[in-house]
Amino acid sequence: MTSSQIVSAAHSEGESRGALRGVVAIDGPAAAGKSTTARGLALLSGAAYLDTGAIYRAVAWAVLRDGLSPEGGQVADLAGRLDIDISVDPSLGQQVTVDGERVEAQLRSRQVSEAVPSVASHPIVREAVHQIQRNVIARLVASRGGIVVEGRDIGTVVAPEAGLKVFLTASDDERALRRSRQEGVTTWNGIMAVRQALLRRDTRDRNRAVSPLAKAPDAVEVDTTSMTPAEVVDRLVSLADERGMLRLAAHPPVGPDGTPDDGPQETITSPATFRSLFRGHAAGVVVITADAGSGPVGFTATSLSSVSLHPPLVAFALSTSASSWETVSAATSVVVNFLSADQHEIARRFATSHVDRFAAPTSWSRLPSGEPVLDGVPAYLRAVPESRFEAGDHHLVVARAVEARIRRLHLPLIYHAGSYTTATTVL
Ligand SMILES: Nc1ncnc2c1ncn2[C@@H]1O[C@H](COP(=O)(O)OP(=O)(O)O)[C@@H](O)[C@H]1O
Ligand SMILES: Nc1ccn([C@H]2C[C@H](O)[C@@H](COP(=O)(O)OP(=O)(O)O)O2)c(=O)n1
Repeated sequence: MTSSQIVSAAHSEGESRGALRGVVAIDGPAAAGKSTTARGLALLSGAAYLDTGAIYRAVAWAVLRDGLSPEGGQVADLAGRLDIDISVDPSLGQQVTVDGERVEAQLRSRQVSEAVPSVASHPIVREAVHQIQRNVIARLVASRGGIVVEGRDIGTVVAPEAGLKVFLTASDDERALRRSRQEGVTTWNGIMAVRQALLRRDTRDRNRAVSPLAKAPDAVEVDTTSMTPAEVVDRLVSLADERGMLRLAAHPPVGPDGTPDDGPQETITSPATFRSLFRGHAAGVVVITADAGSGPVGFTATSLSSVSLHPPLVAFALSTSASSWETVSAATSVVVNFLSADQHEIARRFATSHVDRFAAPTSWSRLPSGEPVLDGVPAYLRAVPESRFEAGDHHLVVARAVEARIRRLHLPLIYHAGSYTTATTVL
């Protein structure tokens, strides 16, 4: 297993940095809310997110695939040979591959859950997985600024230098109920069986010889029994902020003239402050396409806004230096392609200069009225530009909506804190 494989899926290094600086380690027993909280915090702060339990689960899945005994010595040999890949982008949902096979849907099966504590207690397996985790953490802190890592031994063994360590707990009953709800178990006997399995796994995790589940002495314990997921994330945001780990875009530590952020209201004098302000403002992402007779053009925009309902008007802005401007300034109509959360590659492509944005893998077609439209977008709007203004270093276009098509419900692609993300029900 190599760390480069782990980070390869769905996350390219060198991507812009989020608001979190450093490592947040979240440990705790099963169903305390570690994944939910870690993912929520990472989404909110533009950080990467590593679910270390999924790596142990992936090893356990391979052990079962090969018909090995989870307790047997062959497990250590197998772990060294496995090719495991896990996504670290919180906006994408989990993607895990083992030897090229996508397995995330199988990682929470009863069999894997039963096998994983034994697999995770092999010292050689842990050593291999620890090394991978440390490499991933170092690389993501370098490229993205921050990472939220959750597991059982992150604050104690994997990242003892983490800037914030949290030990999440919840009562046994609450955890049993949460896991039951998650697994769709509704009967009393079923819930009792889930509770028993969960406590059995906790006991094994706490009592194993090598890096057992334990609270680091300097970890903050957060009992989530009566907290909503949003409250837990809020609490972690406060803890990270208290430790100076958050560069909250909307609240730069000092203004352009050195005034503290809780000082008097400031006049914006620096582009950095202006940019910083808008890094903290979440915006939906669209691709605007047009053709004025010389071929299709398109660009990614976060500036789309609905301006008027009667008549239906939208507005968007385009840089004066944009290659698409010539076409957009001459086009009699444009198409606003709304993007869903999984279409961040399209957003990136239509924001990249000097490439043929319409060449493969872009898939597109033309509306009966002739405008280019991207295939697979969940919704689009055809609009006729009515006014074009010069506005500083941008052109502002106001266009009348003439035709809309909603193909499917979707989670929107959102740009926030320099990263693509999406709306989540967690928060
Ligand atoms: N604070 C909370 N209140 C209610 N349910 C929660 C809370 N946090 C998480 N959950 C739910 O409990 C289940 C287990 O949470 P999860 O984050 O997977 O826990 P862990 O990663 O610690 O095993 C999930 O279905 C999740 O939606
Ligand atoms: N850092 C870690 C993470 C998980 N493990 C082990 C212990 C757990 O029983 C399994 C599965 O972890 P996972 O976080 O997926 O489990 P839960 O979601 O809490 O049920 O892996 C570990 O030993 N060390």
